[in-house]
Parts: sequence; structure tokens; C-alpha cells
Amino acid sequence: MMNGVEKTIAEDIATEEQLITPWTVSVSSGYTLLRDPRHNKGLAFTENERDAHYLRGLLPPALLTQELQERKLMHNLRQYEVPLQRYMAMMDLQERNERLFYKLLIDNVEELLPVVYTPTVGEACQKYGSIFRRPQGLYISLKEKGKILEVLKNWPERNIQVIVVTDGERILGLGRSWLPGIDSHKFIYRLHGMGIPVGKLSLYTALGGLRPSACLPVTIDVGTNNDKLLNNEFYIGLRRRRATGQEYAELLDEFMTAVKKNYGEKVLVQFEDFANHNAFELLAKYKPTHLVFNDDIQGTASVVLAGLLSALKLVGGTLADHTFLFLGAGEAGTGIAELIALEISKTGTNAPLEETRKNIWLVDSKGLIVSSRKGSLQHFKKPWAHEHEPIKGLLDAVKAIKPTVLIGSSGVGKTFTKEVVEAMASLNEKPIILALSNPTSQSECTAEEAYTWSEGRAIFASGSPFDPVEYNSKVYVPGQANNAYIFPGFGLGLIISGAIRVHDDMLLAASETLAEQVKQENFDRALIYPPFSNIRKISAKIAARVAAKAYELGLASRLPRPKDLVKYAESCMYSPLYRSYR
Ligand SMILES: NC(=O)C1=CN([C@@H]2O[C@H](COP(=O)(O)OP(=O)(O)OC[C@H]3O[C@@H](n4cnc5c(N)ncnc54)[C@H](OP(=O)(O)O)[C@@H]3O)[C@@H](O)[C@H]2O)C=CC1
Ligand SMILES: CC(=O)C(=O)O
Ligand SMILES: [Mg+2]
Repeated sequence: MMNGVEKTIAEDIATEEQLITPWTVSVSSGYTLLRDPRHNKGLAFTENERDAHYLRGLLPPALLTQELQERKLMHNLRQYEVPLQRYMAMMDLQERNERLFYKLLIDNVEELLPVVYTPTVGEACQKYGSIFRRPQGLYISLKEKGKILEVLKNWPERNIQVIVVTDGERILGLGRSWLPGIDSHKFIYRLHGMGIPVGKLSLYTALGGLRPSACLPVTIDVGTNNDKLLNNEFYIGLRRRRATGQEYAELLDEFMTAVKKNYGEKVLVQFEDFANHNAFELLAKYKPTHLVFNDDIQGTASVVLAGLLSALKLVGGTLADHTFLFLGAGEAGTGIAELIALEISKTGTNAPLEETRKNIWLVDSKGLIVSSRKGSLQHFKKPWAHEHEPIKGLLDAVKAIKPTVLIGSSGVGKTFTKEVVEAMASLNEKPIILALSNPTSQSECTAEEAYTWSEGRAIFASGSPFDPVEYNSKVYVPGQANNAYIFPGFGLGLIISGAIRVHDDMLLAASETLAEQVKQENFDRALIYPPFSNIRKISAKIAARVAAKAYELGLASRLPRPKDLVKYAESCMYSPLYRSYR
């Protein structure tokens, strides 16, 4: 079907690609151009372009602007009633016309975030792993051991700046509940977690302005312990029991070494949705030598700290005056707890971390974490094992600890019961309640429950979005406490400064910046996060503060330091507008 003529378009890539100037790219013409998502403009190709690039006859005569294409697509998307159909339509668009996909996502972020991200991406991984018609990232399995560098070279893009990698062991809060009892007709397995790095990276571009071509999604397959899958003839993953211990560590190590060798020291590797027994270890191991960031531990901590800092404007006092209780003591829970303790210790009190941790309590599947359990605790829980008698249930823990802030990070839905929320409301004039678990089905309570059971007094935010709630003739707008507020701007800050390592002070800087973006009109509605509609401006500000920290700490390699870091960050951001092919 080729028209037989190969022609090259040399494009000068404007501001968004200044990170690697001068840069030119070659694309095919004619039929191939229409099937190249990075350069296809569909009916927006001008008459001149249709002549110059052998497109005559390959398109209907109409000529649409990008705005009109956008309106038409939004109209079509809104016809779908099932969220998964919208998700699939967006994935199709991304594979067909990348700029239009990002234009839609950027201009309609509040409407489309729940489509390409939580909760729908969870459903996509869960039900329709195989809807990914074309591979959207790199699959690295134990079969590739010894050849990972070669595998990286198979990826068509060379200038990779961010990698989001998962081994699919804990996808959102769905891990345990959907992996063992799967429906064999739907072929769910860990590789379908590829939806997560793909989704996260689309936010890196839409919310943080990273170029799509600089983003690489990776899924690592070390096998499965699910017998149903192992015996399923249609299973497309590695047919062996899951590797652990040294075998697992060696594969990950080869991956990390190959990444640094192929892309250099400044490529950011974001670990996403690993189970906690690997997540903490990987972060600790590679933090001193690589630019690594664990979104579930660090990104979540930063976004929650931001929410708490802004909540102080509604409840008064400082963080040190508050008592925190977590349901869930894994990556999210202990990551947030540690960043709160660090912030209290660094601002104002100057108290050592051992002191500032004392007002922070965590409950895991066995109950309140207390010192008598110390011997049997995983290492990341030990700092939280305070003196107290053992307590089993959350309600009893609330009554005993009397928290002012209750945070759900267990991945188990409906655990903030009416009794729990009422207990919080009886202890506090304005109880802060954060139900972080994703997707919506795993949320500890709904927004409606939080507002109703607290008689409209709760300051509430959740990991997955909830619609506004009307209670007693007042409309409450719940915030979305999701790391999507942080990682895109955080990553941009690392990239524009050429940072070589991540430092906790950068996380604190990102939290403080995000908290500063909440305006009085938001506070008036008990909202502790700014609207996502401003996210690109917010990301530029977060990026600037993170970059400033990198320079201050001597971790930035891009010299000289730009004077105005916010302007610089904005100038580096990817624009989805079509370019003209001269
Ligand atoms: N909003 C956001 O931005 C983010 C939200 N999350 C969400 O947080 C949730 C947890 O993620 P993550 O921390 O990585 O998971 P982990 O597996 O690391 O931690 C889960 C924790 O919850 C505890 N737990 C499980 N079941 C119960 C129960 N019935 N009662 C009390 N505690 C329980 C576990 O206990 P034990 O240790 O005893 O097994 C563990 O401590 C997920 O739903 C995830 O989607 C995660 C990252 C970001
Ligand atoms: C938001 C996110 O990273 C998670 O739920 O895992
Ligand atoms: Mg995650």
C-alpha cells in the first residue's frame, strides 16, 4: 500500500525539545505518515501538506483544525457510558494521533484524568489486559537475562529521560484481591500491569510537560505463582513460578545497570506498583547510585504532606500539634509517616526524628503497631512501634489514640465505617480524613459517607476522584490526594536541572509548593488541593522548586543555573499543538 515514494521531512523542533537541541527527526510520507502517531494530524493536514507529503486521495476532502478535531472527539467520547469504552477510545487515539491525544488530555484534564488514570486504568488492567493492541512499552522477562542492554536498544527512541517500571506485583489496591481468584477467560496477569506505567507516563507528558518520546514504560516479568495461568494455553507471560531472592535481584540489577549504561546518569527511573517487600529494598539499594524515585512511597508522601500543610489553614496549629493514625503500614503509609516526621523535625521544632515520630501511629493487618511486636515486624514498620498495649481493630485504635488525622493506605475498601468516622467527628471539630486507597472500589469510604457521617465537618480527600456531595443544602468538593499532583512536576524539576540523585528535601519542597497553590476559594469549600485544571502551571512551579533544591544541594549537573526556573520549566514543556510540515 506504500505510494512508492519515500520523502523525508526535516523538522526543527521548537521550544519543548530545547532539552536536546539541535534535533531533527525523519518521518515517512503518504500512507506511512498517516499511520505514524507521532506525526499524524489526520484531517488537519493542510492542502499544501497533502500535496507535499503524498497524502492526496488518502484523506477525505474536509480540512479540520485541531480545535475542531478536539471538539469532535470530546463529543464522541461523551457518548460512551461505560468508562472502559472511553479508556479504549483514548488508547486508540494515542496510537493514532499522539498530539491530539495530549491536546485532549491537557485541555480536559479534570474530565479525562479518571479515564486514563485511576479508577479506569485499574479496571483496564483488571479486565482487559489484552486490550493493548500494540505493545506500548518494553517487556523484560527472565528470558532476557544477560541481554537487557540489547533489549533497551530495540526501543526506537534514544533520548529517554524518564522510565516508569513495574513488576506488576501490586497494581493499585487490586493486587491481592484480583490476582489469585482470576477469571481465566479474561487472562489477567501481572504483565497487564503495563497499563500502569503507560498511564503514569501519559501524565508525565500531559501534566508535567515531558516529551512523549522521552518516556519509556517497562514491565518486568519474573513469572507467576498462579496455577490457573501457568496451565492456561493462552497465557502470554513467562510460564514459570515467580523468581524471588537472588534471581530476582540479579535481573533487577542487570536492568538498572543497563539503563544507566544506555541512557546515562540523568535518566529518571520511577518504581511503580512493586510489592513492598521489594519496593523498599530497591529504593534503598539504588538511591545512592541512580536517579530513582518510588512513586508509591515518595510521591504519595509528598502529595499527602501537601494536603496536610494546606489543611492546617482550616484546622489551625502546626503539624507538631496533630496526632496521626494510619490504616495500612506499607509503602504509602510508612512513606507518608516518615515525610511528616521529617517536615516536623525540619520546620520549627528541630526535634530529632525519633521524637517527631511519636505522634504518628500505624495499624496493619494485625492491629496497632506497638513495641511488643517489634521482633516480628518488617524493618519499615519498626520506627512506628511505640509503647502501647496491643489493639486489634481500627475503631478501638481511634478511641485509644484520639487522632486528629486519619489516613487510609491499606488497599482495603469500606474500612472507614460509620462508627469510625463518627468517632473521628466526636473527637475533632474538623476531622481530617484521607481515604487514599485506589481504585474507587478500594477507597476506605466514599466522599458522601465522610461528609454525612461527620455532619459536614470532615476535611476529606481521596486517592480516586469522587463527585461533589450535597449535604444539608451545602455542596462539598472532595480533593484528590493522589501522587499525580507531584510526580510529573517533580520529574520535570529533576530533568531540567540535570539532577543526578533524589533527595528528601526535594520532596518537602514539592509538598510546600503544592500546598501554596491552594487558594482561599478552595479553602472556602474545605478543599485542600488545588484544581487539576491548573496542573501544568503547578507542575512548572513544583519543577522550579525541585530544581532549585537540586542546585542548592549540589546535585544539579545542568549549568549554568537558569535565572528564572519557573519560566525555564515552562519553556521546556511539551506542547501538543500541531506543527506545520514545511
Ligand atoms: N492516593 C495515592 O496517591 C496512592 C494510593 N495508594 C494506595 O494505597 C494502597 C496501599 O498501597 P501500598 O502502601 O503500596 O500497599 P502495601 O501492600 O505496601 O501496604 C498495605 C498495608 O495495608 C495493610 N493492610 C492490608 N489489609 C489490611 C486490613 N484489612 N486492615 C488493616 N491493614 C491492612 C497491610 O498490612 P500488613 O503489613 O500486615 O500486610 C500493609 O501494611 C493501595 O490501594 C494503593 O492504591 C498507593 C500509592 C499512592
Ligand atoms: C496512585 C498510585 O500510585 C497507586 O495507587 O498505586
Ligand atoms: Mg502506584
